[in-house]
Amino acid sequence: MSRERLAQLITELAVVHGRVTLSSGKEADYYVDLRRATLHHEASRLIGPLLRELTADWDYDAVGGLTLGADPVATAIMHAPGREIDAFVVRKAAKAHGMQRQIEGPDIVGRRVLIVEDTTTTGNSPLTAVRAARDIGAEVVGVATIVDRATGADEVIAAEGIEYRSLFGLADLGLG
Ligand SMILES: O=P(O)(O)OC[C@H]1O[C@H](OP(=O)(O)OP(=O)(O)O)[C@H](O)[C@@H]1O
Ligand SMILES: O=C(O)c1cc(=O)[nH]c(=O)[nH]1
Repeated sequence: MSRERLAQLITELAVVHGRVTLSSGKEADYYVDLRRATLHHEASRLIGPLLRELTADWDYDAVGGLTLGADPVATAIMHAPGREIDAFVVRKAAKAHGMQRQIEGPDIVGRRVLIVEDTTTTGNSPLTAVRAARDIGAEVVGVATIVDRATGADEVIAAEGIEYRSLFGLADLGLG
């Protein structure tokens, strides 16, 4: 039931029809503006438990991804009922001052982590986060996204030797 409700909320709040330019520079006929759902009071409360359920057989104790899309997804998982899970944020580039970190939050060195995303198209954003996490010595157990656009992210992530799961495909949102 909550999965159906989240699909309904995403369809109503976040699916935008019309010509758009994607992060990759390619053009598309629709955009899934997931921030309109991940920052929505009811949708956020569904996202955390559903992503915990989707990844229940993966052993991790920290979750994060490339800012900005991944941030509310990671905190939704952190705050959902269940075991203790920390969140972290992967900056697009390391900060030039202060601690000069690219990954913010509790230290993930030597820990098993889950990389998340809101929408996945090419898979470049989660891969950037995977590489940053590995570079500082975290073990990435998998990548999970809310909406997969069915444009090859699964293969790109598999080529990196990482498992990839999504909560929804295009058909779930009336886009297939
Ligand atoms: O699978 P990909 O081809 O990487 O595309 C999807 C990415 O595009 C969006 O972020 P965007 O790049 O617009 O940046 P933002 O998170 O800073 O808004 C979205 O949140 C994903 O991160
Ligand atoms: O590829 C993207 O940039 C992209 C597609 C989409 O549907 N939603 C989004 O936030 N980004």
